[in-house]
Amino acid sequence: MIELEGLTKRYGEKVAVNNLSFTVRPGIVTGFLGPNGAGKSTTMRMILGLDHPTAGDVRIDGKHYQQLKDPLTYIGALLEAKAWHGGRTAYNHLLCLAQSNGIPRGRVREVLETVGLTAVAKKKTKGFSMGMGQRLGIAAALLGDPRILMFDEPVNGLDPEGIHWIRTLMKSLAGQGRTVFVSSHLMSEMALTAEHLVVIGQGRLLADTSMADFIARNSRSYVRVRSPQRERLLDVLHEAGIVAVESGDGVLEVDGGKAELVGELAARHGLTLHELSPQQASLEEAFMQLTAESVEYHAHSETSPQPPQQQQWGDGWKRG
Ligand SMILES: Nc1ncnc2c1ncn2[C@@H]1O[C@H](COP(=O)(O)OP(=O)(O)OP(=O)(O)O)[C@@H](O)[C@H]1O
Repeated sequence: MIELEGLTKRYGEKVAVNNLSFTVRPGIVTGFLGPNGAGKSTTMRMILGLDHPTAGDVRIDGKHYQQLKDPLTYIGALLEAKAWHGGRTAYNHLLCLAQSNGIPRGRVREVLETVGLTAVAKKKTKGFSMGMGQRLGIAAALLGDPRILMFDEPVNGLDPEGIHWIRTLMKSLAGQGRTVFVSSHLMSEMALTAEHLVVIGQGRLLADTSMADFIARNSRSYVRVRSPQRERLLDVLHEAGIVAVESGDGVLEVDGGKAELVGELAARHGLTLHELSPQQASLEEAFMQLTAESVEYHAHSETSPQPPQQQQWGDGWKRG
């Protein structure tokens, strides 16, 4: 378990992380989302004791990182690709880590096997591709068989097979009861991997909720309806107190999950339907919706008119 309490980091005037409090729980994959510059990496660095908080506290299974004996056996992390000595072989790189952390040397071969690098174990890492580098970083994170794993952008540089592999790996680590905390810019990937989400923006907590709840709360769900008797259907829906809006090409949109109701009303009035499809918003749409809401909040909370901040957010997100 990772617990953050009022965690804050300032760099001069810049507040990179602003009073963050949340708990990352075991047994599930928790996604960590936010646009570029939101403070994700800074937060992860503070969890690992690499940056000192300006205020607040972060604990790993109840202890500060510095209090952990052989920390790699408590928490394994992938922060940056290629953060190792390129002149060493993959095997020696992991062996050095194992020896300095009280980890049996037999684990080195095990993790090389797990990440699929056995064939290149004796090759110097400076010749590794980005994907191989990511796999080696993941091997290092797994080396101490820790209960907590933290990955910053783990699918960077991986090909589709590699992305599928890491998704399966993260889910199985969580399935073993471990705490898995992972940041990613790939929303579609996060939607397939994470059960729980922590979303931050400009250093502040925007959401700490289940994936399903996040999408439901931050997006519009509606039913798409097409009928050759559109005008008659509109009247029937209106009489039943159901609001439908026309969205072009003869499509009607009915807010909420009312597909059954619309279908039953149409049948009762002998109306033909060519389409009746509930629309489920994607994580990306939900994220954009949350962004828009936080922009509105800023606009109302300021005394003077503000320039549109949505652009800043959107741009930051796309740059990822
Ligand atoms: N050492 C530093 N000195 C000054 N400012 C910093 C430093 N490290 C980070 N920042 C600033 O703190 C903010 C948060 O940065 P951080 O890298 O944590 O964001 P992020 O969410 O990880 O972004 P990305 O998705 O681009 O990796 C940014 O505005 C960044 O410029």
